[in-house]
Amino acid sequence: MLEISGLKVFHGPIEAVHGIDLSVPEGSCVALLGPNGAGKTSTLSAITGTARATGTIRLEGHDLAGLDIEDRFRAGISIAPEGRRIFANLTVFENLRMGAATRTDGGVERDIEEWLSRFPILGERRSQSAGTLSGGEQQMLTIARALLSKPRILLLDEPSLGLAPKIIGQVFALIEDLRHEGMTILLVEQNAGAAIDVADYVYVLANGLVTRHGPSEEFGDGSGLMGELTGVHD
Ligand SMILES: Nc1ncnc2c1ncn2[C@@H]1O[C@H](COP(=O)(O)OP(=O)(O)OP(=O)(O)O)[C@@H](O)[C@H]1O
Repeated sequence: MLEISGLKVFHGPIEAVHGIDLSVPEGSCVALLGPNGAGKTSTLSAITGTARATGTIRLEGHDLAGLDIEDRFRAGISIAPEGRRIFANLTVFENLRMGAATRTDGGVERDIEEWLSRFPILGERRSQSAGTLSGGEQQMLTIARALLSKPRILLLDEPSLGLAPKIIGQVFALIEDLRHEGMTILLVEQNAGAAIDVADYVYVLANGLVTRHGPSEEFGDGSGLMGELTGVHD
């Protein structure tokens, strides 16, 4: 589904990612792990078109070079960004509608209702401003909004960040469900154990380079990665 090769990502004069290869097969969940500052968010920004990058990114075989953020969104790339950037002053329903803004098919209302019944708490609060939701509810809303564009691939940036353990469990249960429903997912996470559990394949990024990659079974519960993920090696 997504094929990345020789990707370098730049923030002004700073090269944050130094030439990585990564692939996300259709219907799989790929986890991108690494310590703070490793270049995970930069990689997602290069895919969505919000950071300057060189190298090749292909979606379903089509090179994304020259496509802006909107073109890429229309092509099927959707992101649930870090920090749950909901529209706090819009209602839950309006937030979901924003996710479907580029759709022209007649199924938008039905899909929104489906999400509202999948998460009854969002259904109950459909007419309330999204800023009144808890962190976990906002995360569910962020993911549902990203999915309402009917993407080919869903990018998730740190979906468990700042959430209570019980809520983190619910977020990962949703990711697991989406994977079983056939969604293609690229998951950036600090919570290595949970990410490895849900992923088919894992990449570890450190200082802008892939230091390790392989099927998730090779990573066990993630405890072997402690040094690589904290940047401290014994
Ligand atoms: N907008 C920016 N301007 C300048 N430098 C940036 C910018 N965004 C990221 N960087 C730098 O690029 C490097 C990679 O950052 P990035 O946010 O991609 O890492 P990350 O792995 O996602 O870490 P985190 O978990 O902290 O978000 C870091 O050195 C960071 O300081």
